[in-house]
Amino acid sequence: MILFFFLKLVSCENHKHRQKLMLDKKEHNYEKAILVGVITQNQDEDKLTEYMDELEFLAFTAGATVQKRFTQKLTQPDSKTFIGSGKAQEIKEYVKENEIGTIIFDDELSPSQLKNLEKEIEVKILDRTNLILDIFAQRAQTSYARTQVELAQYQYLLPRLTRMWTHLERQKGGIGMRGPGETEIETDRRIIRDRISLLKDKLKIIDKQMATQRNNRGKVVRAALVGYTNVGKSTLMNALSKSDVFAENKLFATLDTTVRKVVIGNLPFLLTDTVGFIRKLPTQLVESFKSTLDEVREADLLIHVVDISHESFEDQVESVNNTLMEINAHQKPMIMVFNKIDGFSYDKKDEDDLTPSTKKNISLEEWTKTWMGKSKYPTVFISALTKENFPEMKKMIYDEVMKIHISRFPYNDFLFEYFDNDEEEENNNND
Ligand SMILES: Nc1nc2c(ncn2[C@@H]2O[C@H](COP(=O)(O)OP(=O)(O)OP(=O)(O)O)[C@@H](O)[C@H]2O)c(=O)[nH]1
Ligand SMILES: [Mg+2]
Repeated sequence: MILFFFLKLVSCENHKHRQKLMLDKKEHNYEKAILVGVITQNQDEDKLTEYMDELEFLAFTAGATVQKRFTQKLTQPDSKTFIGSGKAQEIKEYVKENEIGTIIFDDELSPSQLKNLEKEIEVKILDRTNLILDIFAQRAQTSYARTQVELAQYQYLLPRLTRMWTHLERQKGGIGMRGPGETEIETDRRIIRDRISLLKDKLKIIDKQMATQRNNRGKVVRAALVGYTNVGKSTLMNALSKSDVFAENKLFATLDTTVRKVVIGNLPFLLTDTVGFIRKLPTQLVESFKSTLDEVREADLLIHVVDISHESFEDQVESVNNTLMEINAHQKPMIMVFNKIDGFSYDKKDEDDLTPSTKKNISLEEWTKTWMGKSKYPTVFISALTKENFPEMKKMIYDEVMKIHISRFPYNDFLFEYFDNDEEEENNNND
C-alpha cells in the first residue's frame, strides 16, 4: 500500500506539490497500532521488552497508540513474511477484530516481505526505519531539516522500487517482459533519482553556507551536546545558556542545530544542541543529516549526556559511542554528564538477602565505582531539571574548555578566572 502511494506521489507532475505531499503524507491522528518483534538467538526476552518499549515510544511520538504487542521466537526470520505463517494468521485475526490500522515491525523488512505481509494481512505495515523517517518528516521545521529528511525518504524508497520491480519481473517471467508497468516504474525511478540529485545539490549549497558560518564564529572553543534521544540535551542547553530551545518528552524533539554562546566564569564558548541518536539509526538519515552532524564532527569538546534514570542507559551510551565512531568523532575530548538523577531509583536489597545483585540493585554511589568511575572522561551526575550538582558540572566544563582554549589560542591573552557567580552569568549569557 505504502509503496503504491509513493508511486502515485512521485508520478505527480508538480514538483512543489509533490514535495509537500512527500513530507506531509502519513499524519497519524493517534491511529491504533500493534507492534511486532522477533526474538532471535542473540537476543533475550528482557532485551526484546526494552526494544519494544522503545518502539512503542517511537510509535507514540509518530502519533499511534499501541493496542497490543506480538512477539515470536525464531531461529531466523522467514524470508517471505518475516514472521511465521501461524503468527501472521493470529495477527490478521486480531487486526480485523479490533480495527487496527497499522502494524509496526521492530526490524527493517525487505521489500518482498513487506509486500507479502500487506497482501496477507491487508493493513498498512511500517518498519522501524519507516517509522523514524516519518517522525523526522513530521518534526522537520526548517527548510534545511525538511530537505535532509526528504532526501532520506527518497533514498529509502529508491532501492525498494528497484527490488519491487525485480520481484514483479520474476513473477511475470523475466526477460522479454517489457510492458507499460516497467516503463512507469522506470519513469518513477528516474524522477526519484533526479529529485535526489536536486536535493543533494540544494544541501551542498546550504552545507557551504553553514561551513562559512562556522568559520566566522571566531576564536572560541566549540562544545557540542551529544547523546541518545530524549536524555535532556535541550533542557541542559536551556539551563546553561538560558535560551529557549524546544524540549519535550517525546523522541527527536530536536532536529535542527542550535548554537548559543555560553559563559562560565569569564570564559566564553559556543554550545551546540543537536539531533539525538538512536539504536539502529537508519543509514539514510545519518547520511543526509551529514551537515547537522558536522557540528558534532567539528566540535572541540563533546558533552555526552546520558539519562541515568532509563533502564537501558548503558546500551544507549554504547549506541551513541558507535554513532560517534561512524561519523569519526570518537577521539575528541569528552565529558560524561549523567542526567536525570532526580528520577533515578534502584531496588535496595535487604541486608540478609543473599541472592546475587542485578543492575537494578545498584545505587548511584555504587555505579560510580563501576566502569563509570574508571572512564577516561571526566564524569558528573546532575539533574538538568532541579539543577543539582550544576556548580560541579560547570567547573568541569570550564576546566575542559580552558584546556582546549589554551592549546588552541595561545595568543589570546585574556585572563579567564573561574568563579561561579550566577548573577554575572545572567548578564553574560544573553547573546
Ligand atoms: N526528571 C527529569 N527529567 C528531565 C531532566 N532533564 C530533562 N528531562 C525531561 O526529559 C525530556 C526530554 O528532554 P529534552 O531536553 O527534550 O531531551 P533531548 O535530549 O533534547 O531530546 P531530543 O531532542 O528528542 O533528542 C523532557 O520531558 C524533559 O523535561 C532531568 O534532569 N530530570
Ligand atoms: Mg533536544
